[in-house]
Amino acid sequence: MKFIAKAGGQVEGQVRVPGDKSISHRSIMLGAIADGVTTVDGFLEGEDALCTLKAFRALGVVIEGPENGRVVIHGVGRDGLQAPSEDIYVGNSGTSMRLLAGLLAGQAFDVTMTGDESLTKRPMERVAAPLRMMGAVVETAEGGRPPLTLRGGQQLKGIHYDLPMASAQVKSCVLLAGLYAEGETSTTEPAPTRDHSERMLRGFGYPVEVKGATARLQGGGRLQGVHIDVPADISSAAFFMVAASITPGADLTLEHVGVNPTRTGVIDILKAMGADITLLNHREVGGEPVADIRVRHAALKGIDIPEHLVPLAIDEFPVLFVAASCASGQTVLTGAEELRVKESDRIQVMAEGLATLGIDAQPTPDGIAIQGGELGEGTVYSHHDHRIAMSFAVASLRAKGPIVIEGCDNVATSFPNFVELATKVGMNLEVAE
Ligand SMILES: O=C(O)C1=C[C@@H](OP(=O)(O)O)[C@@H](O)[C@H](O)C1
Ligand SMILES: C=C(OP(=O)(O)O)C(=O)O
Repeated sequence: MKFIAKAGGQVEGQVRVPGDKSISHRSIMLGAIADGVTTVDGFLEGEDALCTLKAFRALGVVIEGPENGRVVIHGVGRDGLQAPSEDIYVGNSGTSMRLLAGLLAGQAFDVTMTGDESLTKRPMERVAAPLRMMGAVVETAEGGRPPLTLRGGQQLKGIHYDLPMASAQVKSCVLLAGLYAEGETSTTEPAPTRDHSERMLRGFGYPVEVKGATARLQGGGRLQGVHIDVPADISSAAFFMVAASITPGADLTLEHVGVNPTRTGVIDILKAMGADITLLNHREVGGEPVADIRVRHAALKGIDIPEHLVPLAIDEFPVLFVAASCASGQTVLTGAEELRVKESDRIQVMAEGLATLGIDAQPTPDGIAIQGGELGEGTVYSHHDHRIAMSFAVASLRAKGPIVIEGCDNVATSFPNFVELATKVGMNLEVAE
């Protein structure tokens, strides 16, 4: 599937983007192993979160929905998961494979997880290593890649794990394994990463102590089913924040967006570039802060992105590179080598696409230097990475001519109604085979 994005367009009105992907995954995982029923509203009906949902059905959990964002999970309790009858396929979703690895490492049965072509190239040793330290038996394919097999019947032991990289997936994997381990499990992260697992565990009545960079829990406890309201995903909202920032005359409000401080790096970076962003109606919904975000066009300037913001905006860099292309002067990103192991190598793929459009974008091992300029026209390839596809669609707002974006099928993994909402606010997007 490709997008044909015509040059120009408007960005105005009020929209609510779909539910947060990270929170949607976790709501299914914790709801499944809780006692009693968990109801979820605002669930992301995107392919990644649906892979997690299907995985738990395969593990014997009765899950109703999703229907208009509502999911009802009939929790089976901490020891109620059953052996799946076949391998569990988690598609394009790194979060599913890495968090499930933790949750399944201490079960009584064997399980193998597989993924699509992109996921099969991504590193899994980062979760296999700490799980083995806990006593799990984990097998991966050559180079620590998927498929990933967990051998059941191991008694896990709690560990302390110093994360070698700032990764919420690795942190969450270890903590979820810790639920099934003897004694205490703790993680220390080199920089703050999203803390949805810690917050949601507490929401399910499971004590998690967080002191500075260290999160700690005791194994053997139980979770109690709850109601979860999933806010709109700031990572999806980010496409529209950049769209409004770079489009003359734009004035857009994004409703009910999750603004957990471990996710708002994109707002800080855009504001440092001169963006006009206002957070309105701050409130707390189910243990997560939420706000409406109003964005108006502003002249952006290039900046050196502070490294401490990198994990707090990790999924937003492709579209931030588009903002940098429309800014005056140079934007430099460093400390972001993790971008090379996402659904695509997001540094290389964005650098190539921006170069096709006439932008001076120089990749470095851990980042990129982008000189603001005039976006031209052309055909770019998203490498089947949802965030790359949507980023180039946003770039068309300031391009001289049409941008054809190839390989857009995976947009539905995180943002199934992107084209519909983009069209609603005034962008000119067509879908073609
Ligand atoms: O924990 C999560 O839900 C996620 C963590 C991040 O991955 P890393 O932990 O690999 O940085 C992020 O890129 C991903 O989209 C979702
Ligand atoms: C990196 C991402 O997701 P995952 O790791 O779950 O595939 C993403 O959505 O940008």
